[in-house]
Amino acid sequence: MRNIVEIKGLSKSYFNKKALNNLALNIEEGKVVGILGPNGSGKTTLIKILTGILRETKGEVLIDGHEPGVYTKSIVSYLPDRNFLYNWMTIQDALSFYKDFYKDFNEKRAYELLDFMKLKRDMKVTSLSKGMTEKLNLTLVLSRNAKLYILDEPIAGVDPVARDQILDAIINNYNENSSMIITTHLVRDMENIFDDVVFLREGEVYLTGNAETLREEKGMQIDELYKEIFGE
Ligand SMILES: Nc1ncnc2c1ncn2[C@@H]1O[C@H](COP(=O)(O)OP(=O)(O)OP(=O)(O)O)[C@@H](O)[C@H]1O
Repeated sequence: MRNIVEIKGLSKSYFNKKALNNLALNIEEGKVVGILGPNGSGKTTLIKILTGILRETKGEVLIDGHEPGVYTKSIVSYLPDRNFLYNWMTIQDALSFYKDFYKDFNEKRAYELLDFMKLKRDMKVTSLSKGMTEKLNLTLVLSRNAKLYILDEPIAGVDPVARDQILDAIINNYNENSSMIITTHLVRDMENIFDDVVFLREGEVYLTGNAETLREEKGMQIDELYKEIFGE
């Protein structure tokens, strides 16, 4: 199978702190991949390099055969780990903003997702709770017809009901022609949607593989394996 992401010898340092250390990773097209690791393991740094926000210190990163840049930004739909909307916006404004900005925005899908998330178009962005904001951000990100979706901690800080809704929205809107990278440390809630998992420890890939194969080989859930590796 073709790789949508190819990473070789990737290192990133912040001054003298090494956040990623000679990391190698391939991500196959059509897969949902969980990047798992505790705080400080390098997840966000890796995502920021993939999305072109940060430059690597060393190594090679290819997305659909291209280095992060104008082309890759046009095929990657990215959910950052914090809110990215302006305070003056209503939900409708946010949708229009996204539609103007991205050629691949599917307005029909966006309205269907809003209904599913029980969000109303005339709501002000500032009036939304944390969970509602996360649902809106995810609606926008999933409404693009992207080749690669990158979701950084999509369910952090939201209640269990919102969490389930967000997971359902991810599963229902995922199509086999695209790929998805999701970072999380809430492994138990998310493990069932992953095809493959990558355990990141101190900026290195500690273990990676097909989630089902790992469950069989290790005789435990990915969540239990996570606790064993990271001692949480
Ligand atoms: N701007 C920065 N300046 C200095 N050090 C940084 C910076 N950003 C991250 N780091 C360090 O790099 C390491 C990896 O951080 P990163 O944010 O990538 O981890 P993470 O796995 O996303 O963590 P979390 O789950 O807490 O978001 C950490 O040790 C962190 O302290």
